[in-house]
Amino acid sequence: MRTLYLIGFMGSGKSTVGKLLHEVLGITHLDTDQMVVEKYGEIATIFQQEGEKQFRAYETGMMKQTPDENTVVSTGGGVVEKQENRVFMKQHGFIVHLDSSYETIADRLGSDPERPLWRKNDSDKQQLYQRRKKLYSELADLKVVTDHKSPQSVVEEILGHLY
Ligand SMILES: Nc1ncnc2c1ncn2[C@@H]1O[C@H](COP(=O)(O)OP(=O)(O)O)[C@@H](O)[C@H]1O
Ligand SMILES: O=C(O)C1=C[C@@H](OP(=O)(O)O)[C@@H](O)[C@H](O)C1
Ligand SMILES: [Mg+2]
Repeated sequence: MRTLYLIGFMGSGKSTVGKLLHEVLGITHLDTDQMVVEKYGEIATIFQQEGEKQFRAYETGMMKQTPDENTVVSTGGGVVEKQENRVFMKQHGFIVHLDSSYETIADRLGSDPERPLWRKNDSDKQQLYQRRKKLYSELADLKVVTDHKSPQSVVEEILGHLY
């Protein structure tokens, strides 16, 4: 099976759904954020001490280590910012966009201190959301709306499209 890349804004459920797909399908689960943390340390600290640009370089390095078969990859919400990452995912796997409304995301994340870009003011976050939504839509092979759905039902919907 081709690798599944889960893309979408922060809080859309990429990490949660990736883990569940691993449990259901028995395929390897990789989370590029976790890979970065294991190799380079906490994301908030990287943003603070080395800057977002360096985080993006680490993220791309991890992305390029993902195999193109039998794996589900939970990406970080900003992975679509670099064309290099978009091209890599398109060439190496099947891309699923977990689409959540801004309101759903705000409900899920609240005032999460772990995500540096979620600490910005509301107007900046809404702008980021609108700009990226276009990138996710253009790139995805499949879009699944996650509002008012449990992670389990999102998984079932993805599987329904694959099999
Ligand atoms: N479908 C869902 N319904 C309700 N809460 C969800 C859903 N998917 C994820 N969550 C919750 O939202 C938060 C962010 O989920 P996460 O998987 O970390 O998102 P991402 O990796 O896309 O940033 C977590 O607290 C998670 O439990
Ligand atoms: O949207 C972003 O730019 C980011 C999203 C985060 O991942 P999640 O989408 O899993 O929250 C993480 O990669 C980092 O905080 C930057
Ligand atoms: Mg995540």
